[in-house]
Amino acid sequence: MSARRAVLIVNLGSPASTALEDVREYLEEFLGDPRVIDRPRWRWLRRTIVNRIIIPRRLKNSAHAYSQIWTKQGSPLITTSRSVCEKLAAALSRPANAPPQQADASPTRPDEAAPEQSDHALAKVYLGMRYGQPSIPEIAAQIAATGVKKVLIFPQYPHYAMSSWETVVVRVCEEFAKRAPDIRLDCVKPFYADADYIDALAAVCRPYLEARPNPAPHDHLLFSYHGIPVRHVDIASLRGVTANFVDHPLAQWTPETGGLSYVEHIKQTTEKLLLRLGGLAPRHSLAYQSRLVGEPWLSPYTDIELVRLAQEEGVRRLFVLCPAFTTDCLETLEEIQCQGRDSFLGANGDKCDSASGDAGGSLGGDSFQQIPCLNDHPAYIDFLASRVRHWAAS
Ligand SMILES: C=CC1=C(C)c2cc3[nH]c(cc4nc(cc5[nH]c(cc1n2)c(C)c5CCC(=O)O)C(CCC(=O)O)=C4C)c(C)c3C=C
Ligand SMILES: [Fe+2]
Repeated sequence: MSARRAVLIVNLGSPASTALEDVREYLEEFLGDPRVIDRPRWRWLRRTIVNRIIIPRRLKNSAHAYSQIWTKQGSPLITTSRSVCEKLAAALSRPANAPPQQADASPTRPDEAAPEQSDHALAKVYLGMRYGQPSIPEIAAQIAATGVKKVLIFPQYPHYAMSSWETVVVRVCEEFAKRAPDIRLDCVKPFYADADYIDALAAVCRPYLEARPNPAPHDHLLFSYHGIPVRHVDIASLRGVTANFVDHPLAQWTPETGGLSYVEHIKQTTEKLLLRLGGLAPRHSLAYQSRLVGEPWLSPYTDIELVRLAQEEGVRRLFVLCPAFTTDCLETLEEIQCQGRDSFLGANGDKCDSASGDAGGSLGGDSFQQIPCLNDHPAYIDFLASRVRHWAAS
């Protein structure tokens, strides 16, 4: 049964190492994607600007930022994604509703996600990255070689954006069209409002919010989403997406009714999660992180908001949640947990190595907690597995 189906988990990807040349190669592929940097319209001019101006200006800082979060196993985004795939594969080899076995808790293997998967699993699980390794062409070739008949593309982005969800799905569709046009491609829709996804987010948040010794009016929850250029909010298309969308009773989105607006998707995730958390959620607000210079991006900007919350709103204890990222990565571990924490606490300098979230900065807040992303939390694995089961049964 398993030989007929495969699930392709796709995320953004990371450089091969923190060496300048590897970071440059990664940024050239990433920022050379016309769905990420789409101006100017002429490819040669865009390439020149990206490779000769944008990348040289940010290369050292990017490499330094990666070196702050790099582990012995490599990029957190990649190692956590591998762990997600292993745990999903284990879940798919058990009958639905069976409890996880001890083996699920085993440490992540740094290499392959798929080779030791059970032949009796509902589907084999593969990991591909839009930029860097494991590349989509390489994984598509591996999948095609197994002779599967159906592939489920599962982009690890809850919200639609041309620069995230769309570029992943189009790239996978292009590659299969070239290598294995007979394979049926199905695709999971942006799952921003899916009740199981919201439940998983709530399950991750709850212990942090419940652990507050004495909830106070100056507690605050900041939703920090990855920004996009304002111009991109209205650029949305399914052109090049040849996969069929998988229907699921818990997901609201259809191309016709759900729209393709990043901002609308974000609004819904935020509202639904707050509803799910009920009285547990403190005062809250929303901001956008990780902007590039050159044009207006969605605002307010997280870096400015972190200082404003402490200095103007009197927030003392801050929780930051980043629901646009399913996996902790550079943007959550370095930008939020290191730089963001220092900004909020009013500390100066490179204090990223401090283990504690507390500081006594007079202008800043008192306590800062980044709530982790879904990562390989059991509730997220359950969500992924339930979507795969639903697809396999259809
Ligand atoms: C969550 C979805 C993402 C959207 C939408 C997105 C848009 C977007 N990003 C850039 C530029 C950069 N992003 C970088 C890192 C990065 N971005 C996302 C996700 C989204 N990006 C992730 C998960 C990561 C981390 C990757 C990792 O290895 O951990 C970077 C690289 C780092 C740096 O130099 O700051 C850049 C550059 C643009 C221009 C854009 C939309 C137009
Ligand atoms: Fe990004």
